[in-house]
Amino acid sequence: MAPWGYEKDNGPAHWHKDCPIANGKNQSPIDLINGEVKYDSGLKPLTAKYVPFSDAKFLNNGHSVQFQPSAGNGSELTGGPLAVKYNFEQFHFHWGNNDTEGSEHRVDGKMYPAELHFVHWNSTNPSFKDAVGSGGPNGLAVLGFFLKVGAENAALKPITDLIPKVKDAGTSVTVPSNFDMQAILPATLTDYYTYDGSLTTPPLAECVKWIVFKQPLEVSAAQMEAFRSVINRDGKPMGGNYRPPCPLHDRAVKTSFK
Ligand SMILES: CCN[C@H]1CN(CCOCC)S(=O)(=O)c2sc(S(N)(=O)=O)cc21
Ligand SMILES: [Zn+2]
Repeated sequence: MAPWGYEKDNGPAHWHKDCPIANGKNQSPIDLINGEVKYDSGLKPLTAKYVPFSDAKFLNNGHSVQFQPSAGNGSELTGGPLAVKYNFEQFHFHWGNNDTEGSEHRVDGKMYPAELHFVHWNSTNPSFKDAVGSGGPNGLAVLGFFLKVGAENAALKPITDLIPKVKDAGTSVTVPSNFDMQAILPATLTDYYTYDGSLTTPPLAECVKWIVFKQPLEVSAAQMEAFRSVINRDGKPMGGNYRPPCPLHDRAVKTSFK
């Protein structure tokens, strides 16, 4: 099979050939249907403590654009549905070629123009790779934020301003050390959906505690256009790098809000 992607000849409908778990019962993303979720008063806010990175890269890996520190620096996530501390690994984006599509999760069938994923791994594992392979839904915790078009996002501007430098697949730049990742997050991480799922790209491992925030973040039209200028390994616009929703099967989606 050609390396996986999002085109007709290598997109999500083909992924099961290399990753049979694609047809598993705990796959992501899903459509978050408000009439079918269940409020859980035990779901408290999350706490993300992100400390500045001295040596982080922003890169185009052919499937997304991704902020990736070279090594852990003590940035961590706790609280909410999480029983232990998770270490920050990377963040990346999924987006569409127009404002009517682009997010991976949907809310009552609605797609947002983009979705931002903050990936964290369970610190009881010796490494990130072990966490991915640890089996069960507690290996990774991924925070999902919908992006909608509105005011310019000042916290994301240092990142979206770097996009022209990573237009081509396989390119990367160093992120200025004064980049404040914490500023991207809302002040309180309260209203979210959470469910047990998977990576939304190969290897599609069912190792993810998904935490998707109800309140979208805003980015400007210019910031959305920056994403749409990114090119994939085939030299085509990367927009459309989202997997369609997967069956829920017998999973429950819980909410921290009524
Ligand atoms: C393009 C490959 N994307 C993967 C890469 N990683 C997994 C593979 O790791 C190998 C040890 S990952 O855990 O960083 C990760 S998280 C998500 S998502 N969209 O579900 O938040 C996809 C991916
Ligand atoms: Zn993702």
